[in-house]
Amino acid sequence: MAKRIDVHGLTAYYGAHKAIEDITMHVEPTSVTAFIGPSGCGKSTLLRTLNRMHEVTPGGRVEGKVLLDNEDLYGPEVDPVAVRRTVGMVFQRPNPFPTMSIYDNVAAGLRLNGIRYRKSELDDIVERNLRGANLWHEVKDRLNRPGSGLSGGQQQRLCIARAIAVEPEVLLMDEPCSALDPISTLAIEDLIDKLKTRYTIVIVTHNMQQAARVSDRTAFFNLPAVGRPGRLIEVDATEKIFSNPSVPDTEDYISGRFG
Ligand SMILES: Nc1ncnc2c1ncn2[C@@H]1O[C@H](COP(=O)(O)OP(=O)(O)OP(=O)(O)O)[C@@H](O)[C@H]1O
Repeated sequence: MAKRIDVHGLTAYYGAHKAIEDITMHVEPTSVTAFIGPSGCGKSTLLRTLNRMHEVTPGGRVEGKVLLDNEDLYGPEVDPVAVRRTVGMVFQRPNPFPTMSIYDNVAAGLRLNGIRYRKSELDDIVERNLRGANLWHEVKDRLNRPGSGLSGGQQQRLCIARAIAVEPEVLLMDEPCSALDPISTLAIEDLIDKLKTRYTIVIVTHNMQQAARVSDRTAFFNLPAVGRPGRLIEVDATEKIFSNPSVPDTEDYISGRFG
C-alpha cells in the first residue's frame, strides 16, 4: 500500500555543514511529487533522508522527523535496512548489478530478504515486475544475459523492476532520466505515470518540463545565500507552481531567470 510522508522541521547535516534547514511538507500517496531547485539547494539530500540513506554518508545526520503513515522513520526502534526496503530508490545513473543476469537483477532484492521461493514463483515475480517496468517484451528472450548488456534506458527500467520487486510503499527517484536519451526518458515518464497508481513517488529533476509532465505536486527549494542551507520555498499543485506560484523566487526559477 502506498503511504503518505510527513516531513517535520527536518534539518540535515554533512558533518558540520548544514545542507538543508527546517523543511516541513507532506507527500501524498499514489501521486508524484517533484523536487526542483538550483544545484546545491539540497533536493537529493532531502530525498535521501526519506529512506535513511543520508546517514550512510560519513557525517550524515538529521534533526526533525520523517513520518511514514504516522510512523517516525527515525524512531529508536526502527531498523534503517527495513526502512530502505519499504522506501525504494532509483538513482541517477542506472546501476544494475553488472555481473548478474537480467533475471537475477530483478530477483536480487527478494533473495536478500532471505525468503526462499520456488523457481516457478520466482519466475512469476520476475516476469510481473519486468512487465510492471515496461521491459518484459524487450528482454523476455534473454533473461539470462547480463543486465549490463542493456541500453541505458533499458538498464534504468531494469533498476525500476528491481526496486518494485520487493514491493516498496514509496519509490524515490533521483534524476532518473538525466543519463538517458529523449526516447528512453519518455519511456521512464510513461512508466512513472503507470506506477503512481500503486506507489507514492518522489522525483528529483532538473528538467522543468519533466516536472510539469510527470508530477501532481511540485516542491521548489532554494538557497537564501551562498553557503547557507537550502530551504523549501513552496510546495503546491504542479499546475499552480507552473502557472501562478505564490512566491516570486519560484516564478523567477521556473521562467529561467536564475538557477
Ligand atoms: N557527500 C557530501 N558530503 C558533504 N557535503 C555534501 C555531500 N553531498 C552534498 N553535500 C552538500 O549538501 C548541499 C546539498 O547538496 P545536494 O546534492 O543535496 O543538492 P542538490 O539540490 O541535489 O544538487 P544538484 O541539483 O546539483 O544535484 C550542498 O551544499 C552540497 O555541497
